[in-house]
Amino acid sequence: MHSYTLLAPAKINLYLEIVGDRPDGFHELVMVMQTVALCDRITLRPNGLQEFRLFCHHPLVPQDSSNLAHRAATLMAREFPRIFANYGGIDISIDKYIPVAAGLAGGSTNAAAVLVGIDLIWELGLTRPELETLAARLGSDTSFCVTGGTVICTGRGEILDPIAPLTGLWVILAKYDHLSVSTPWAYQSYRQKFQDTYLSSPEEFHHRRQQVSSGALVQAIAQKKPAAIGKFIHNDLEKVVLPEFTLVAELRQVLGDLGGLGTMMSGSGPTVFTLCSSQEVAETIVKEAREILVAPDLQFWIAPITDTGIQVT
Ligand SMILES: C[C@](O)(CO)[C@H](O)COP(=O)(O)OP(=O)(O)OC[C@H]1O[C@@H](n2ccc(N)nc2=O)[C@H](O)[C@@H]1O
Ligand SMILES: Nc1ncnc2c1ncn2[C@@H]1O[C@H](COP(=O)(O)OP(=O)(O)OP(=O)(O)O)[C@@H](O)[C@H]1O
Repeated sequence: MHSYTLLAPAKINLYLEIVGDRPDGFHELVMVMQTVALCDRITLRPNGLQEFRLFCHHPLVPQDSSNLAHRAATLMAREFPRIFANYGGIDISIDKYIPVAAGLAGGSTNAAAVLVGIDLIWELGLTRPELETLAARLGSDTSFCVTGGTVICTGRGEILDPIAPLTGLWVILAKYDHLSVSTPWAYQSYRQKFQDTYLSSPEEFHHRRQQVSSGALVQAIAQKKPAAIGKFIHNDLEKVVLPEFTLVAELRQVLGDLGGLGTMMSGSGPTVFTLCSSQEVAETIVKEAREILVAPDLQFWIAPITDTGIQVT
């Protein structure tokens, strides 16, 4: 049996609109998700035991069965009990490069990589849609992470409509090390504040989804117009996160004022991203931002936008 090393990339939300409440307690969303080439490295080694073991040295990442990557492995064992009994367990090692609890789907992409990797090790031959369906049982962002690229994500986030890939752009990611935002808190706060604006029927959800699919951002992506893409990015969760986390609001303002194509918070934050036309532009903006915002724990990453999802190396 082979060992595999996989690269699991982060995501940003180019568009996130909260459309309404769902019977399952989650929110109905219309999003445009985008893969970014900032990757965690996941190594999977068959261990000959009847258990999964997880190794990760990051202080904020759990090493037990609550880790999303471990949960992904357990899900596979439950789905394929006989194959698990034959092939045995796996040691999962995670080298973390994606900031944790940052709105970049770090845990979700690790889980997606484990699904893809176990499919290979156990020679299951699962299709992409089968892997996406399994992934949806682990979280709302996980199905997207299996595939990656540029995708309209609706429902809870798990219904995927890939669109023309967005390539040639770069992104700055900026995050204060000491700040993290709880995703449930962000959605609950949004519900408390904006529930009266929610659409309520599946027909209304469908109509809104169609509008976004043919709307300004998706057209700008299809026509490869970077300035328009930057203009039409949007995130409803900013309305609750930015007033509460003033450092994030300030960071967003400073980065936005320094140029780039557009600046926005990713997901439930607190990472702020700026789309840039080139690596050089991104480097200049980061240099200037560092001069304005003198904070030892403010970190920047520069990475290309990519259409490559999980990679097996
Ligand atoms: C903010 C985003 O990252 C944007 O891509 C996602 O919507 C969140 O995705 P995720 O972290 O995979 O979220 P999950 O682990 O499925 O859910 C975490 C919590 O977020 C809230 N949640 C999430 C997704 C959704 N469509 N509606 C919600 O209300 C729920 O309170 C849920 O308990
Ligand atoms: N493999 C993992 N990598 C990172 N965090 C994990 C992992 N497994 C569990 N966690 C826990 O999940 C929480 C959220 O971390 P994660 O990095 O996935 O957040 P996020 O980027 O905000 O996710 P999303 O954008 O999907 O909402 C953290 O508090 C962390 O302890």
